Parts: sequence; C-alpha cells; structure tokens
Amino acid sequence: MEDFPCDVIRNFSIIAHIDHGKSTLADRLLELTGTIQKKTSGNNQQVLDKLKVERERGITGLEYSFVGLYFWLMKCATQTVKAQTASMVHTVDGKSHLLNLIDTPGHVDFAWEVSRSLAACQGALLLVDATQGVQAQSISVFHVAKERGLEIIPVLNKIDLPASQPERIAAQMQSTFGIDPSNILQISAKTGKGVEAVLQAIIERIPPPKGVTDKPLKAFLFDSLYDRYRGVISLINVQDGILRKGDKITSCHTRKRYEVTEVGIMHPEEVHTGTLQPGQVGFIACNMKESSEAHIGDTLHRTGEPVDSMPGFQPTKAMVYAGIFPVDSNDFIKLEESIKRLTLTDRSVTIQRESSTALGQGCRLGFLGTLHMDVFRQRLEDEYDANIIITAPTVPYKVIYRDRTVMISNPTEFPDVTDPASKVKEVQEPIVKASIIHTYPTEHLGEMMDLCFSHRAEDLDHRYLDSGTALSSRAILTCTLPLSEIVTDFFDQLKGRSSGFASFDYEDAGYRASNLAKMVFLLNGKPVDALALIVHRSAQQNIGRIWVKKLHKVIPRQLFEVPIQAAVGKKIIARENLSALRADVTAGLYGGHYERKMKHLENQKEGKRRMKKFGTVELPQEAFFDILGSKGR
Ligand SMILES: Nc1nc2c(ncn2[C@@H]2O[C@H](COP(=O)(O)OP(=O)(O)OP(=O)(O)O)[C@@H](O)[C@H]2O)c(=O)[nH]1
Repeated sequence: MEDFPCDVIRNFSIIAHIDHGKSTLADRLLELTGTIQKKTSGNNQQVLDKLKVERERGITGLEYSFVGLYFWLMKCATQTVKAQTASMVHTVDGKSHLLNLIDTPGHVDFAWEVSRSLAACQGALLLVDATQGVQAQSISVFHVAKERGLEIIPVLNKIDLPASQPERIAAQMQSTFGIDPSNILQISAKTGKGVEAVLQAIIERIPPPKGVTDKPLKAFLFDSLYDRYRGVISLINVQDGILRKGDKITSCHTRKRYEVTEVGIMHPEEVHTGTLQPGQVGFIACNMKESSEAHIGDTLHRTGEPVDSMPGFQPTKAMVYAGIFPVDSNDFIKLEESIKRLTLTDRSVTIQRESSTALGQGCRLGFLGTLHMDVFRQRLEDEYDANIIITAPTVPYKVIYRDRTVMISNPTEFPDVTDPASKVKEVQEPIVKASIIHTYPTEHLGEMMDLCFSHRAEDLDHRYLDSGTALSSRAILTCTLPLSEIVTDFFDQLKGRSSGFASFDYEDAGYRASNLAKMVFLLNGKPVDALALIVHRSAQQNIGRIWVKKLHKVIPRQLFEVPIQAAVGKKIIARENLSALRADVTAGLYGGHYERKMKHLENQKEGKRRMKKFGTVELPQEAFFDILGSKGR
C-alpha cells in the first residue's frame, strides 16, 4: 500500500438513477483495470450487484418502472448489509493509480448516508441513460455532491441503443445541472465503448485526496457491512496517518475502544493488506458487535491520540414511525427477537415497545422514510417468516410549549392541546421539498399539480427541462409537502396519475405549523373527544386526520383518516355547515394487514366482539373544531 501515496489515489462514486447502468459501468471499470476477468458469455453475473433479493427477483434489466424503483430502493436499504465499494489499479504511461469506487445509496431516505459517503470522495461520475434522460433522484444526489465541492464527470450511457438521444439528453443535463455539453462523455457500459475515456477522466479531472502520513491517525467511517461471524466490518477512508492491524483505536462519537483485527481493501473481494495509508479506502474488522456501533460519519483515531472529528456529525434520525404487531399475540416474543436481529444489520431503525388495546403487545419502529419501512417489513416477512400487521405510518410532530419543545412520534403521547392548562403554543409537522420529473407534461402536468395541491402543497413551481416539442418534453415540478402527506398513498397515486412516467424524490425541509383541531364525535352512539389534523380543505370537503383522545376502550390508539363533509372556518365552523356529518374510518390500519388481522380475530370469539365495534363514526351537529397552531396559514 506504500506504493500508492495520495497523488496517485482517486476516490470517486457513481451517481445514477435505477437501471441507468451503474453496476454495468462498475464491472467494465473493474475489467479494464484487470481487477476482474472479462466475463465469458455464459457468466453474466454482475460483480458489484450482488444482492440476493435482487437476483432472485431478476430485477436487474427491468425497464424503468416503479416496480424497479421499489426493488432498487430495497437494495439501497440493504446496502447497509452489502456495500458496493471496490479498489482498482490503473496504469497510465507506466504510472500506477489506485482508484477507489465508493458506493452511495441513491435515495434520499438515506440522505445522511449519501452525504457521508460522498464525503470520502473527491469526485463523482454523474451517469445518465441516453434513452431515459435525467431523473429526480439523480438531481438531489447531484446537489449534495456539488455542495461538497466534488468534481463531477458527466457521462451519458447506453449510446449503443437505437433509441438513445445523446444530444437531447446532453441539453437536458445542461439545463438541469448547468453542465457544458462538451464535457460530457458518451459511452456504452454494455459494449465498453468509451469506457477507457472514463478511466482517463477520473485520473485527469478528479483531484487526489490530501492526507499526511506523519500526522496522528484520522480515519473516516463511511459505511459498514455486517458479517454473521466477524461482526461489523467498517469501510473507512484514512485521512491522515497510517492504520495498521493490531492498532488500538477509539471512536470519536461513542468513545468506545477497539483493536483492529483485520485491515484490507475491497479488490473487489476482501484483500488483507495489513495497513492503509493516507487517502486510501478499505475495510477494517475490530470486534464491533452491532451495526449501531458503526456510526456513518464517525471519526476513528488511535487510542490516546485524539483528533478533531469530521464536522457536522449527526446520528440518523427517524422520520416515519409505525407500530408492528404480531397477527397472533402469542408470537410477540418471537417477533421482538426477529426485529432485534434484523436491526443488527440495519442500524438506522429505532425500536420501542408499544402496547395497544386492540392489537396487543408490539413494537413501535422509526424509519428513515416510507420505502425504508417497506423494505424492513418485507425483510421481516421474508427472512424471519414473521406474520405481522403494521399500523398506518405517522411522522414526528414538534409540540411547542410556552417553555419547551417536545418531539412526539406516537399519537398516544400527544398532549391535550385543547386543555388551556397544557400551555401548548403551537404544533409543527415535518415538511419536505419534493421534486417530480415527468414526461408528456401536456397530458399530465395538471394531474401532477392537482395531486400535489390535494396533498397540501405550497410554493409549487415547474419548469421545462428541455426544449422538445410539447408532447415529448420533460418538466420538473417542485413544491413543499408535509411529510405526513407522502407517507401514505402518494407514490401509488403518482404512479397511477402519471402512468408510470414520473420520478419522484424529496428532501428534508424542516418543520412548519400544522392545523390541529379539537372535535367531538360519536362513535357507536357515544361521544368521543378527538384531535383532528385538518390536512386538506376545499369548499366541498375537508379531510381530517383524527386522534382519538379519550379512548373508547375498544379502539386501538391509531390515527384515522376521515373525510369530513363540512366546511371549516379559520376558528370555529359554523353550525349550519355541519350537516351530513358522517365519516368512515378508512385508514386505521395500513394496507391489507388490516383485513388479515380482522380475519384472524374473526376466528377468536373475543376478537369478533372487539372488531365489530370498529364501525362508522358519526359526527354530531354539536361537533366543533377549534383550530390550533394555525399561524401563518
Ligand atoms: N444497451 C445497453 N444496455 C445497458 C448499458 N448499460 C447498462 N445496460 C443495461 O441496463 C440494465 C441496467 O443496468 P445496471 O448496470 O444493472 O444498472 P444499475 O444502475 O446498476 O441499476 P441498479 O443496480 O438497479 O441500480 C441492464 O440490463 C444492463 O445490461 C449500455 O450501455 N447499453
């Protein structure tokens, strides 16, 4: 490893949308540098695309679609299990260079990890499919890369396909990213055409890392894998100093100490080198037992020689919460054990025990986003054979009291904001900045805008990405949306309304005041106090989310979504508008799981009795709304 000082090292990643050819390009780079053998025709397995679930489902090669997107995100989530980082050596004019390809998850559910893995790079290839054009996910990752000062090498892929339109897509890249079309490389990762020029550009355009050998050891942890036998394997980038096998190291974040038992590079399989020099990228094993100990963005130093940690360390924060309950309550212990084992490999999930009157004992889990949640649920079912119900996802709310601020992630912890003694000043909800890129705007633009407005969009804007004819051009629509609006059915609706021709992405945009209302309604004839979050208003209808406050014994403490057939004024609704107040409980439980639980309970006498009471909610004439926290709306 001493043969590779900083000036011959290049650390880079590939930013690409699903199926734009990231794995194929990575394979070509590995082949051209002699890191792996050129494939024989019968062996088409991609080296860096190893994820089992993807192989089993034959996802690679799927046309761009939401199904593909789903599985691709699934891969992103499980990249915490298998990262795709590889080192290769490329010799130009007799001078050997060490090129480290560092993988980045491509979705903003993992925004923090994207930003951290890019922090280990000095450059990135921005890979765009010359038949598909720019997609929403690439834009947000591009901006993160740009903010970090990375050198971007734009690459157009799949130019071998007859449907490719390199000039048009290059113009799109110019208008979206401000890239000069003459800097764009045109390649076919499949046939290998133009890939040699990519290697050359990596060496010529990307600056080398700056590291100093005789400074104290400073290593940056950017990813980790979990190995059943060896525990956590951390992927690191040595910033300064030399890391050796046997070194005693300390984590800046946890202050825990470890002894380095293995050091090496991914080439692309693990190759033990015994040391890693400044600027180099590789793996270490150091008896870390749980993934939660390997904090992405952590700095490691030699024990007794402290260094400044990388700036801005933030632990991952959960943005979407849901309760997971066993269908059969006797299975709780087994379920909890499975969840704990699964979180060993996915450090970003938070767990808390929870119990519900109707659903029994369960766990409340926090996820980075809804897709992360779906991936976790699917893995729990597939890998641990768990038979579960998952409740409607909720987001964390910020309750601002006169003297303090409290984060609430469980509706049951919601304070009684209607009680003046509660001293609640305002309730805020998380919002995101959303981008939707879609084709055929003449047909779909109105639909997309409608969809956004019906989900409480604000600051809506749109512009065209290229100057094609109105029928074939692409447009980007941006707006702010409450996160709670996209945790339920936003993806499905987007897919339906755009006929699959839209890509969607979002990033965290802080919190804003939300509309909470107090109401009283009748449930099976009995008055029930409730809190409603008015999520959508129009002259004809108001959609409210209701938290049942004084719980009727039989109702699980869940969030209900109800259409309320009444107009709501700013402060209190006029009584005469409160006709035909009828609301059906529509989303008490998430997806098809609700029916499964019902079915299961139907087999139990007691359950039958319990579930029967899940009926129609009647809002009486006397129902009233007192909107709180409506500042600025
Ligand atoms: N014709 C053609 N097909 C390509 C090219 N590059 C990739 N493909 C095909 O496009 C599909 C997707 O390529 P991948 O390399 O798996 O794409 P990816 O970006 O890694 O996709 P994910 O792994 O799902 O993120 C595969 O069927 C490839 O064979 C190319 O240059 N030309």
